[in-house]
Amino acid sequence: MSRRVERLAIIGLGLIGSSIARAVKERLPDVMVTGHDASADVRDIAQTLGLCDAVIDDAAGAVADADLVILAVPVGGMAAAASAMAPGLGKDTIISDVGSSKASVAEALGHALPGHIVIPAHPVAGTENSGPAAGFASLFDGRWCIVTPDAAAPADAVAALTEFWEALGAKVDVMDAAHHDMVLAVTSHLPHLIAYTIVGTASELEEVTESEVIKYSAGGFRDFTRIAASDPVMWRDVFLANKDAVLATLQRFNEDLTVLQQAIRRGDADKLEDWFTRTRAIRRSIIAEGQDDPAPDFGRKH
Ligand SMILES: NC(=O)C1=CN([C@@H]2O[C@H](COP(=O)(O)OP(=O)(O)OC[C@H]3O[C@@H](n4cnc5c(N)ncnc54)[C@H](O)[C@@H]3O)[C@@H](O)[C@H]2O)C=CC1
Ligand SMILES: O=C(O)C(=O)Cc1ccc(O)cc1
Repeated sequence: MSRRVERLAIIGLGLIGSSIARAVKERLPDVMVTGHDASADVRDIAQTLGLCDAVIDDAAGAVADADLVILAVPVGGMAAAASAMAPGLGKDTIISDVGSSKASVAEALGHALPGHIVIPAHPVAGTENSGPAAGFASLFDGRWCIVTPDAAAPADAVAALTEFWEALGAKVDVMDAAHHDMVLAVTSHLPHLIAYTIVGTASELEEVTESEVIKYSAGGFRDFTRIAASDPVMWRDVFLANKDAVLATLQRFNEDLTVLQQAIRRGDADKLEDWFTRTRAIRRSIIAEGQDDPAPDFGRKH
């Protein structure tokens, strides 16, 4: 008999947890949702917003009777969150997460929850905002959710998790955790690191005052400031958790930056033009495939 998710528990009711709760309410209204957050303030806000059918003070109580539990806490907090809820878990419950890095989270959950069904996942959708008020039901619409089951994961549980994310509007891809971490280091983690760097650098440059940074940031720099406003705790954890892949990607990035630096110093116009022509083609092929919103406006209209 195939599995169906009838009772969902969400641990961590910030941007992603609250977006899942909102999307379930809209698209899977028959699913009973319980929620828990370590912060009493967040639990109060979740209660006031009516995000879940029940907001429970203790993690173990929140997961009792759940078919699916989703951990939506910073990746460095996954092990603690898993241990806290462990006494309430049934043996048949599917435990998943939404963490931005996967291999270290899978290992931490495996240790904290021996003998349980753990299927890590990552909805590649979000904004620079955090907290329960920042979430919205359409966040996962048309976005990828990457599921990273290990060999022991029961096929019917992977199918149930896939169906769940598809019901929330996501497209699901399955890959192994190490591959996920390499891909996301390039497409998400390094871009965030670059944004954090450039915004810090710009504000420290003596010739450019902070007011000028704000005044003249209508162009590309403005996009960097949006990314650099992302949650400090969440991103601290991502870089520590995906250390190896991020460092490997950063090495390549530094080498390429040196190539461009050299081309500028030597006045190598062809090198610069060739490079920029290639990157423009990449952007245009992404748009042509319909994989991106040409003018992302996350967080401003919600
Ligand atoms: N922000 C984004 O755009 C995206 C984030 N993610 C991942 O989703 C996860 C959650 O991120 P956000 O929702 O953005 O963060 P958030 O900061 O909005 O929410 C996290 C919540 O977890 C709670 N929490 C922390 N430790 C806990 C524990 N041990 N037990 C229970 N609750 C705990 C916090 O009180 C907070 O309310 C992270 O692992 C992040 O890497 C994934 C995709 C996108
Ligand atoms: O706001 C943005 O541009 C993002 O890139 C959001 C985001 C942040 C972390 C993820 O793991 C996935 C998506």
